[in-house]
Amino acid sequence: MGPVQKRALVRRPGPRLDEGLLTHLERTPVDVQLAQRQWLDYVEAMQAEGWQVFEVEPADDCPDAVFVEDTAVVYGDLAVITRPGADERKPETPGTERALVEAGYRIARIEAPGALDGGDVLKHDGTVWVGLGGRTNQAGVDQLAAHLEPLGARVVGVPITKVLHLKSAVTALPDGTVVGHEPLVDDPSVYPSFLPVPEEGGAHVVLLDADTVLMATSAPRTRELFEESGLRVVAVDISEFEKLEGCVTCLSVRLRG
Ligand SMILES: NC(=O)NCCC[C@H](N)C(=O)O
Repeated sequence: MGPVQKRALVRRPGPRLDEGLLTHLERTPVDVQLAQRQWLDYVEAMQAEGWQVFEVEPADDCPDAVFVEDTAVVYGDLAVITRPGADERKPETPGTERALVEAGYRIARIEAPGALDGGDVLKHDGTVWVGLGGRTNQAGVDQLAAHLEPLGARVVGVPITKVLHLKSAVTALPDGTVVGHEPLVDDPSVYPSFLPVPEEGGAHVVLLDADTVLMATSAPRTRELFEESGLRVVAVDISEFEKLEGCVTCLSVRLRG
């Protein structure tokens, strides 16, 4: 077997980024130029770790388009194009679909009345947890299950009330340990193995390889905790995206295979 291919989709932030949707945070001014630099640093950090990064065509009329993860869920050779829960974000999906066709994926789609955001979907080792109650509804979960179960996945709906997306509350380390900042996690007992982390931003990791995670510089204490446990950490400053309820996970769609 050759090396695992590491490819990722990203989407450049547009000029209207500062108009992005807010649900749980108060609006504070976003420095769009700084955001553009932070986005380039994020892309460079992935490239430096051996990822090939592809750009989805810009969607400059959509302020939240940079959060490209919300527009698709990939599993095996299938890409499920989402139907974002916020109407403002629905026009973001056709560009992502074109990029995933180009990347060689089979395409399925979440259809009305289903709604689902990729940020609600946490995958690990055949289990797919889906946050329910924010941007994603039960019909969205059922449709995702119908698409992924034939591929061997087990899809589990997880009610969320405290955060925008499931992955705003929890993500998984390479060994499957689910990490979350407890005040924002509705029910840690859902996960077979749960590790509380001391900072909100510490709950968000992107797996770069079997022992490396990408995370935000906003969670230095969690970074130490991870490093003490033997993980390698790559940290990037994404302050301008955090002001819009974004995190490291939502800035890319990772394609492995
Ligand atoms: N997956 C994610 O965490 N996406 C962040 C989306 C933030 C954006 N302002 C939104 O409300 O849709």
